[in-house]
Amino acid sequence: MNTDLRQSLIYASRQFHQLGWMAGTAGNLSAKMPDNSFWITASGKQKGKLVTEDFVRMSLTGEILENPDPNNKPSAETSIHQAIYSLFPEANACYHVHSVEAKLVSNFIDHEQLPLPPIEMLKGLGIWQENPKVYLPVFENYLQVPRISEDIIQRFKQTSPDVPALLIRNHGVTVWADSPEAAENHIELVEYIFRYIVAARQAGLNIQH
Ligand SMILES: CSC[C@@H](O)[C@@H](O)C(=O)COP(=O)(O)O
Ligand SMILES: [Zn+2]
Repeated sequence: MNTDLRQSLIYASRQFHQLGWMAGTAGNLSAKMPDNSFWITASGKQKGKLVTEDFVRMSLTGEILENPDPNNKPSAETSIHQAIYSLFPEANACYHVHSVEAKLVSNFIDHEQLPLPPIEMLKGLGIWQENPKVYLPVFENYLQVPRISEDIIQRFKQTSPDVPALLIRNHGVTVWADSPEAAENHIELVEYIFRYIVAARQAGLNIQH
């Protein structure tokens, strides 16, 4: 069971690396198990070449429960995954990638949120409305990652996000879902939407709500 989850993360990471969304060591992926512990990528690993030993198993409160390589440290952004799992108990996977488009669109914001175009792809993120007005929350990027996590907790406790995703400004996107496969799907959908936003701007199309 545990190995299976790590295999899903290795597979997704290789795909994202090939697409340029996890260049070098960028990004981190995690998957939660029924006992509420989660496997997360160890910090600083090349995301195109992960192996089973490149993961650390953590508790939801941040303790290391299992570490196949004593040199491994959990991802520097583990506290963001913890925040997501504690806010959304139905989340079983949390994926974070760094595409060029995610960084670009994180600057096209209005009151700390990115308006998403009302395109069909939103259905894959759970939005089934005609001409929906959907926003993606954008958080400031701090060197101290727990500061970002704290902002996420505070904001989402007050306002639930429209879709299971968030942006960190000039940094990347994070999504969550009830399975690793669904999280992979969410990453592909949000990245498509980001490419669409960038292309629409280049074409001079106004897609603001
Ligand atoms: C290319 S370094 C990017 C890191 O600072 C960070 O943002 C990241 O996504 C990967 O950090 P990691 O500690 O390997 O999980
Ligand atoms: Zn990152």
